[in-house]
Amino acid sequence: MKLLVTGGAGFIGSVVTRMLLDAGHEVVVLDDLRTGHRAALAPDATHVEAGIHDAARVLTPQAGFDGVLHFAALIAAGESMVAPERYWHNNTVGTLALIDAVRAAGVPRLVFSSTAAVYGNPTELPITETAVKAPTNTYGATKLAADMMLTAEAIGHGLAAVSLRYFNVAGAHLDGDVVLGERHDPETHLIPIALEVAADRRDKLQLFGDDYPTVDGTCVRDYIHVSDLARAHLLALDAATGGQHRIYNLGNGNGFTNRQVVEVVREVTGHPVPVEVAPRREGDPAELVASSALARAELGWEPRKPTLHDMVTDAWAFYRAQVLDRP
Ligand SMILES: NC(=O)c1ccc[n+]([C@@H]2O[C@H](COP(=O)([O-])OP(=O)(O)OC[C@H]3O[C@@H](n4cnc5c(N)ncnc54)[C@H](O)[C@@H]3O)[C@@H](O)[C@H]2O)c1
Ligand SMILES: O=c1ccn([C@@H]2O[C@H](COP(=O)(O)OP(=O)(O)O[C@H]3O[C@H](CO)[C@@H](O)[C@H](O)[C@H]3O)[C@@H](O)[C@H]2O)c(=O)[nH]1
Repeated sequence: MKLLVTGGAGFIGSVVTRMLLDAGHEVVVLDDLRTGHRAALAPDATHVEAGIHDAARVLTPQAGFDGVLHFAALIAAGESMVAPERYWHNNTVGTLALIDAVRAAGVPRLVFSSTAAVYGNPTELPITETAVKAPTNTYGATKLAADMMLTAEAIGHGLAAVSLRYFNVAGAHLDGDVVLGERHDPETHLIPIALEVAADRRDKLQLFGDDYPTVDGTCVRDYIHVSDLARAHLLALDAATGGQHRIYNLGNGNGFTNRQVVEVVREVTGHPVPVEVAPRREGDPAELVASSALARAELGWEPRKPTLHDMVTDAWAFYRAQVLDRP
């Protein structure tokens, strides 16, 4: 297939691009590099350095695209509470522009990066796709709006749409010479920050809140390895069906508190990770744990690296290769 990957210079999009190319697809990456990295671009993909709001420039009827995988977004839940307008413009308005371009060009299928953040504080655990959607942060709201647009597009115009609701993506993709991991500037995610502390590049980790209703008072998240997540996108492309919007949660069904995550980082790295308790971060749900039963049953998806230990080991290998082993 000829595929457009938005956000293909980012953490997850760059891994999926590699897998699509390996599977024999032709890939064009649309990424304006606002948070992505030129070095993460796959050499065998064509890169168009532009924003999703201008997707119609690339997605012309003549270009003959068979599908779009839409990763491009702003992704930091905490930031979305202090600069919400950036999230609405990029994640919701940007996705609408992309869907308009998809429709005008007659592209039949689209796979979208949705998120566990659409659920907010869950009323059931583990969370299934039909659980109540009540996002506690603007980021989750912008993604829920995009999901709703896709449902409407499938009904109204026959799009074959799939939303994959990822829980917390971690690890790094290690495949021969290819090492692709998480690199944000400034970094906001728990595991990469804990690794920076373990590597002595930061003096301590701030734990945002220890008074949540969880076993140790810190938030609980369900982590999924980026390589496992990436494989689900190829399965989703195959499963996409005209006129339907399919939605799948992707996680491992295991919750870890933030303190437990820090402990695994200590074990894997063999370095201390000093922590300091700080106030809660606005918008954080207390606990997010996935049921991925539907993805397993309908997509045939199976994680190969389900343990947090493996994810942190791979993330540490990436961090060392990127930062510590560089002159
Ligand atoms: N990382 C996670 O834990 C996680 C969990 C759930 C969902 N997601 C979703 O997965 C997707 C990818 O996340 P990631 O972790 O790879 O993030 P990332 O920041 O590494 O990658 C996002 C990419 O999109 C590009 N981009 C952003 N806005 C753009 C625009 N308007 N036009 C063109 N390119 C643009 C950036 O330059 C970057 O390369 C996002 O949609 C995110 O919401 C991520
Ligand atoms: O320095 C830090 C950074 C984070 N946290 C906490 O660690 C947990 C995880 O936070 P983070 O790593 O920022 O991830 P989330 O906010 O859970 O969001 C991630 O996971 C979501 C899916 O669950 C995705 O949609 C988002 O894009 C992705 O950023 C939260 O309780 C944070 O408050 C800290 O205590 N200290």
